[in-house]
Amino acid sequence: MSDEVNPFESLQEQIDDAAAYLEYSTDVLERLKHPERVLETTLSVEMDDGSVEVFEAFRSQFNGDRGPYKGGIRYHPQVSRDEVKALSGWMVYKCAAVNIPYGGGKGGIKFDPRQYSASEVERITRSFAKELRPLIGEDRDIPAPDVNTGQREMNWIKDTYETLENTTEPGVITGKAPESGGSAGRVEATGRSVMLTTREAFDYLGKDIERATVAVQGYGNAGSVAAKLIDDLGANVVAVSDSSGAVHNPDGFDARAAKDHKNETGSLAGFEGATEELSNEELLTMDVDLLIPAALENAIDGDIANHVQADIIVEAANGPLTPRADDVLSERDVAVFPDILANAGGVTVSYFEWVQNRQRFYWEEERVNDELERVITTAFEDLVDTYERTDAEDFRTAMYVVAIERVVDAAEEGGIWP
Ligand SMILES: NC(=O)C1=CN([C@@H]2O[C@H](COP(=O)(O)OP(=O)(O)OC[C@H]3O[C@@H](n4cnc5c(N)ncnc54)[C@H](OP(=O)(O)O)[C@@H]3O)[C@@H](O)[C@H]2O)C=CC1
Ligand SMILES: O=C(O)CCC(=O)C(=O)O
Repeated sequence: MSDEVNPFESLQEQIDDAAAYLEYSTDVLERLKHPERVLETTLSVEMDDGSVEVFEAFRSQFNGDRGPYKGGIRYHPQVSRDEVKALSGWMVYKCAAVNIPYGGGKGGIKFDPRQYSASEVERITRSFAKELRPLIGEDRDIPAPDVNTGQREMNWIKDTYETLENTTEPGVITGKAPESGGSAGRVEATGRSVMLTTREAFDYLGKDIERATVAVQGYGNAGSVAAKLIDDLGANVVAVSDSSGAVHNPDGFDARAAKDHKNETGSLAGFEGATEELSNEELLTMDVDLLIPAALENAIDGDIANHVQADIIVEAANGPLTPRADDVLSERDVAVFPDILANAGGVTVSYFEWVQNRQRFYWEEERVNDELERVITTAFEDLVDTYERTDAEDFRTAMYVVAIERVVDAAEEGGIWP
C-alpha cells in the first residue's frame, strides 16, 4: 500500500459520504458499516520438503440481507483481517449497485503463491476449503477468484467441498473452469464491465473514446482484459504496468501483444512494443485521457492524486483510491467511475454461472455477454439518474446512494431489521 490508509476505514468513510444524501438515522448507517462475522484461522500445511508451514487465512461475511454472501478469495502477502473486511463490504454495495441478489463476502490467505510449488498451493487451498466448509454453500456463501487465484483454485475448493459433503454442488463456488461447471465469459467478465463502464462514461461526458489515450496499472485478469477490450473500442493504450514497473510508447501498442509478452516472460519488462520503461508512479501521473487502476487498494493517495493528469479514472481494482485522493480528484474535476460499478462484471457473470449451475443448463458466451451488457448499462443509468437527482459530489457517492438504498430496503421490507 502506498500509505497508511486502512481500507476498512475507507469503506466506512465512503458510506458516511453517501449518508449526506440519504435520510437514514445514524443507527441505520451504523448497521451498514460492520461485517456480520469474520472467520480468522490458521492453515498448517506440509511443504514438499516435509516441513510444516503455517498460514493466516480469513473469510469475512459482511451482509447477507439481499442474498447469500458472495465474493472472491485472494492470495497475497498483504492480506489482513481489515483488508478482507473492506473487500467484503465493497462486495455488498457492488452487488446492490448492479442489482444482483447477493450479499457480500471476501476471503484471503496471507502468502505469495509464486514462492510455492503447484502441489503446495493445492494443499494450502484444500486446507482452506476444509476451514470454509461449514460457512459456504450455494445458498450460504459462494466464493470466487480474486488476486492470484483463478479456475485452478476454484476447482480445488469445489472438489474438496463436494468430497466432504458427499454431494455435487457446483454452485458452491464460481469462476470454475468450464469443464467443472464454469460459465463462458467469466474470465473476461471483469475487464468487460470496465470496458462497458468506460464506453458509457465517455458517452455521458461527451468525449470521444476513439481519440483517447489510456494507461492501465496492473496487468492481470482485470487490467489486461480491460486494456484489450478498450483497445477494441478504438482507444490508444500507451502504457501498462505490473509489479515490476511500467512500459510506455507514446504512439500506443497492441494490448494483446503486451499480455502475450507477460505470459511468456512473467513480466512486462522488456516488452518490444514499448519505447521506454517507467515507474508505477510515473504511469499513474502520465498525461493520458483515461487512467485505469487495476492492481490493489490505495494505489492513488492524496499526493499522487494532485499529480494525476487523466480526465477520467475508471476503477478496475477494488479500492484503488484513498478517500483523500477522492477529495483531491473531485476538487480537480477528474471524473472517477467507481469500482462497485466498473468491476462488477466479475460478480455478475459469477451470478450467471451460479444460475446455470443450479439449472444444469449452460449458456453460449454471446448470451452471457449480452446479459452482462444489460446489467452494466442499467446500473450506469441508475448511477447518472441519482447523480443528477441528488447533485452528489462525485459518481462514487451517487453509486453508494443507489446501493445503500437497496440494502436498507431489503433489510426493512424483508423484516430483517426490527
Ligand atoms: N478477478 C476478478 O474477477 C476481479 C478482480 N477485481 C479486482 O481487480 C484487481 C486486480 O485483480 P486481478 O486482475 O484479478 O488480479 P491478478 O492477480 O490477475 O492481477 C493483479 C495485477 O496487479 C499487478 N500489481 C500488483 N501490485 C502492483 C503494483 N504495485 N503496481 C502495478 N501493478 C501491480 C500484478 O503484477 P504481477 O503480475 O507482476 O504480480 C498483476 O499484474 C483487484 O483489486 C481485484 O480485487 C475486481 C473484481 C473481480
Ligand atoms: O465473482 C465473484 O463472485 C466476486 C468477484 C470479486 O471478488 C470482486 O468483485 O471483487
